[in-house]
Amino acid sequence: MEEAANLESFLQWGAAIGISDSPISHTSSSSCLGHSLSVSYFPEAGGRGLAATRDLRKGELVLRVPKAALMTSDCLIGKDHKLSAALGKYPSLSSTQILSIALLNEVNKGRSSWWYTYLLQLPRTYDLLASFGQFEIEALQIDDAIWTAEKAVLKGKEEWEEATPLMSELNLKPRLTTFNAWLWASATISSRTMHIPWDTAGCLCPVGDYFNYTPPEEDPYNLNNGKVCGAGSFSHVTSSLEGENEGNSMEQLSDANTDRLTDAGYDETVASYCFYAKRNYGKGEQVLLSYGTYTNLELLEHYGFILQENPNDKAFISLETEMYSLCSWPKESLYISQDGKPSFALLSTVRLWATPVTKRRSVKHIAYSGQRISNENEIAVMEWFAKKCQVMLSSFSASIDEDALIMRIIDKIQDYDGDLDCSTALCDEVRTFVESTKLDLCSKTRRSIYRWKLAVQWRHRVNGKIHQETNDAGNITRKNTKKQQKLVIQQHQKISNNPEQEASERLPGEGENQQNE
Ligand SMILES: C[S@@+](CC[C@H](N)C(=O)[O-])C[C@H]1O[C@@H](n2cnc3c(N)ncnc32)[C@H](O)[C@@H]1O
Repeated sequence: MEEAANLESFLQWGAAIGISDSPISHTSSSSCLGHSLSVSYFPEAGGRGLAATRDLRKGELVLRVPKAALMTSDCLIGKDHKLSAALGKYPSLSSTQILSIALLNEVNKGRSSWWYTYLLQLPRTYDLLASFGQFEIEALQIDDAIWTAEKAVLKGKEEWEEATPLMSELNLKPRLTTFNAWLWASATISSRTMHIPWDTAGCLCPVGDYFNYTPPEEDPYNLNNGKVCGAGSFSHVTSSLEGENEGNSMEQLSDANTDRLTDAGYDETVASYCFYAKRNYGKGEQVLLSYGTYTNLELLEHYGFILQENPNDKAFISLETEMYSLCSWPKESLYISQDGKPSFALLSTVRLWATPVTKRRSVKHIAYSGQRISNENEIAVMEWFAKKCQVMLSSFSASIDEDALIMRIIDKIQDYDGDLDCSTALCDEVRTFVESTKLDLCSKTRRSIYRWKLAVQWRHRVNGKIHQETNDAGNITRKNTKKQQKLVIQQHQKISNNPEQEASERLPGEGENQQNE
């Protein structure tokens, strides 16, 4: 009830300050939404989000938020003399630290803050990696991910310690100066700010920050047609719309513009943040925004969620030292992708490595053009993949089936009503968790269970990709005759080696496809 009343006041507040989902001036003063969008709940796709209230056409302007409604460091500092004076003594704080402090300072004002109605709409908790406890971090199981999470926690701590003297000087309420409060503020900024050209910390954009995420449809680095596609506007992406739409009136902007490069951005000409429909939407459908291209680990780090189907997800593969010397690509380009196929860079590096040393120079151009070098070479490559993936799979403490079981048990714990029947299948991990929390499902424990589930879901998906490549590669190496192997290689190549798709990973100037049978 209270939540609904808060939302109603918020949408009214939005209308009063000029936020509108209508291209022509809004007549209703009771809500800034209703013409194109409404707030709705999507349990399987981000929770609270924005639904289309009518059929929307691709390119249509669906929301604009005037500059005065954007919460930026500038505007918060400009209206607060004490904050502005105190900040001058701490020149080494970063732009995101400053916005975090300014946000906590605003929360400290309570009802007297101009932003009070908006602040009430912000989530109470987040699940970004920086807020993961030790148990949840270890549940990620893969070294790189554990390292990323530990680094995020450490960074949070360091930034909080640096900010603490200023927060004390501002006399913030003690509960707003804790590490937890800091994590809340920095998670708000990481997961909700939008890119603006004048502050690298970005801005908080009321109502605009209700759009949930969908991955960009096209590879943002595929510059074939001269466009950068799918670059989102949330702060982790640094695309700028400066200068775009110059000279356009709001009416012109509202015309369906199917050639738009991004689905949101700050438009100087109308001094507003503008959001456009990235595709056609039917009435009732959730309208989504592409914040950028992210792997699941990056989504977890910066936004606190993962996608079950993420076309940009990757399982990174580490190589033996000798192989790195043959590889001209950065480590980030060596991975198994969402569909279980090796990346262009990984496959061509392994092909080159599997070539006798004396012949490498002469076949380098073939490997770098994305073609197989020979059937024998391809079999050696697949053997390497099968072995490598087996080693990786055996290094995980839980198998794919065990992960699936753990996720089912976690679901049961989440629905726990005092009668949990899982004695037969409790593996060590579940037992450790149940014993350490005594199944006292207070909100803190529920949060921890939720984060644990995120970690298991994450590693389960990585596990799945490696498993698939093990099967694909194993399939080839298990075939007995050369003829059978050749057939399976050809099938494998049809799907795994699409040079056009991965053209961006090629070395500049490398030759066109050639084959050496
Ligand atoms: C900019 S906010 C979007 C609105 C948010 N759902 C809310 O209630 O305020 C970004 C956050 O929404 C959630 N989110 C966005 N897209 C999601 C998706 N596709 N799946 C799951 N959670 C998502 C994540 O918690 C993320 O940090």
